[in-house]
Parts: sequence; C-alpha cells; structure tokens
Amino acid sequence: MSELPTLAELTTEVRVVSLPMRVRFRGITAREVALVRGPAGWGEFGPFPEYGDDEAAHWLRSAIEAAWLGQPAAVRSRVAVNATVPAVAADQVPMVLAKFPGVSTAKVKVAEPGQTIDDDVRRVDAVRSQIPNVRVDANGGWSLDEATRALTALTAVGPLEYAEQPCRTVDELVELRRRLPEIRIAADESIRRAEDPIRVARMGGCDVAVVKVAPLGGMRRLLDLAVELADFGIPLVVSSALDSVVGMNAGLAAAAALPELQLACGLGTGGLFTEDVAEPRSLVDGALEVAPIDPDPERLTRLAVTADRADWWLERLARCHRIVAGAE
Ligand SMILES: O=C(O)CCC(=O)c1ccccc1C(=O)O
Ligand SMILES: [Mg+2]
Repeated sequence: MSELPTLAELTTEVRVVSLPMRVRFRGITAREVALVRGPAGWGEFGPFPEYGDDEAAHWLRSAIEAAWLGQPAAVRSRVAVNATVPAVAADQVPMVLAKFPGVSTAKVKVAEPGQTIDDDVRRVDAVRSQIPNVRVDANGGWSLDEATRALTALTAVGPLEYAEQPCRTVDELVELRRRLPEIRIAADESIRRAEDPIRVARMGGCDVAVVKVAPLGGMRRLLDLAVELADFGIPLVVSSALDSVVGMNAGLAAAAALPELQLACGLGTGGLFTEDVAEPRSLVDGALEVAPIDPDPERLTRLAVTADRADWWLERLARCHRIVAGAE
C-alpha cells in the first residue's frame, strides 16, 4: 500500500472497545476491536484473538485502507442483508429475528460443537416459519459424511439457498458438490483463511463466494477478487467478521462498489450487539444505507476495554504494522 502510515501515525488515535453481544456467537459474548483514525476517516482492526500475526496483518491492511485511502466509488446506495441466526435453541429464534426487520433471507449457524443434526433441523425450521429464503453456515464443522446426512435432513422439508463452508477442506467441498449436486455450496473459510483465495473456485469447490473485507486485506482487494471470481461465474456475498459500525462501513462500501450484486449480504450483524460504537443503521425493508457513520465519542469511552486489553491490542497492532511494512 503506497499510503502506509508510520506506527506513530497509525497509533495517534486508537480506541479499543468491547461490544457486548445479545447471544453467544463463535463462542464469544463480547467482541473486541481496535479502531484507528486517519486522514480519510476511521478504520477497524479486529482480527479474532486466536489468529496469528501473519493472518492479522491482512486485517491491519484493511484498517489502514479505510482510514488512509477511503472508500471506492459506489454504484448503489443500499445493500440488502440477511439476518444472522447464531446456534441458539429453536425457541430463541423469534427473539433473534426480531432484530432484523424486513429481511427476506436468513443465515442460520449449524454444526455447532455439542449440538446434533436434530438441533439444526429444529432451528432451521423455526427460521423457515418466519423467513422465506434460508441459507446455513457450518463453519467447516462437518465431515463429508456428516455434511451429506445433515444437508439431506435440512432439505427434506424445504430448500436451502446454499450451504456455507459445510466441510473444512477444498477437496471435501469438491466431493460434496458431486454427492449433492442439487444443493449449492458457498465457500467462506476456504477463501478468507486461504493463501490463495481463488483456489476453491478453480478446483470447483463452490457455487457462491462469501467474501469479507478485513481478512482479505481491504475493500479494493475484495473488488479485485470479485473480478477473478466473475470469470468462474461465481456470485458474491459480502459478509461481516462481526464488525462494529466502523468495520461495517467498509463492508457496505465494498458491497456498494461491486458491479454485480444479487444475493443478500451478511452485513446485518450489528443486530447481534446490544451496543455499538455509534447509533446503528436501521434496517429498512431488509436493506442498509451505505453512507459511512462515525463513532460517537461518548460510546467509545463507555465501551473502552481495560488497560491490559488495550495494551494487548496495541502490541498486536505494532507487530502487524512491522509485517505490513516489511511486505511493502
Ligand atoms: O454472514 C453473516 O451473516 C454474518 C457473519 C458471520 O457469520 C461471521 C462472523 C464472524 C466470523 C465468521 C462468520 C462466518 O461467516 O463464518
Ligand atoms: Mg461463514
């Protein structure tokens, strides 16, 4: 990135916050992110705590792009989003869906450790009774045989728009598509955590690509990847990484800049927080406004993490900055 700020510039204004969640998601009940401010606005650095520095460095490139370079040109002003339903019990589904008014697509988490296929079927059926279009996300949690069994059970009474990352490896996704040709498969981790994000498409492992700004290293990298995926005829879904309002600005800007966008995006996860760094965008007819929102100073203070967590994030920021600078 030609606009790479020095570490001192990068850390002139860093705010580390913890956003409380309504229900457990990915095993967490609060989401920590570091927000940086540059000449073009705010950027979000929120790699998950268990990620190593090399992977986290992509997220830093994305934060720097947002805060030092700004947003690419938009071709649309609103983006349709899906409801995101964590692996809750079926009776909690109405409570979760209440936070996503007007959506016609829901993404339901399945294959949660400790749960059964029956739990997934009950949750998906509860969602189907309220939302016409349902997709599921297994986060790579099934073996090939488990995925075959689970997806057969989940499509027994109604269709699925697609199944996101049913198995972990690209080879498994390729084989699953052969076994279940009538079920569309989406790749997420096989794109965002891969050295070569286009490999899963080249190998025939997906019908749909779920793409996220921060793990790919920024909005422009996502747009470049979209050009490559178009050659394979693979449609995109831009999704969040459980971003605050600031990270969501970048996801929405990337989605707004895509020449082609048919599917609802996973950018409604603000509805999973009880509080965010700004008054969240309201969902109107299942879509979000693209215009960027600045964090509210009072909320940044109220949601600030403890000093030891802030130090941990600042050290991580410094290590990742060295990686990004070294790769220039
Ligand atoms: O796509 C969505 O609806 C929400 C985003 C989401 O599910 C997610 C959020 C954080 C980390 C991983 C994932 C995922 O898609 O697996
Ligand atoms: Mg996913």
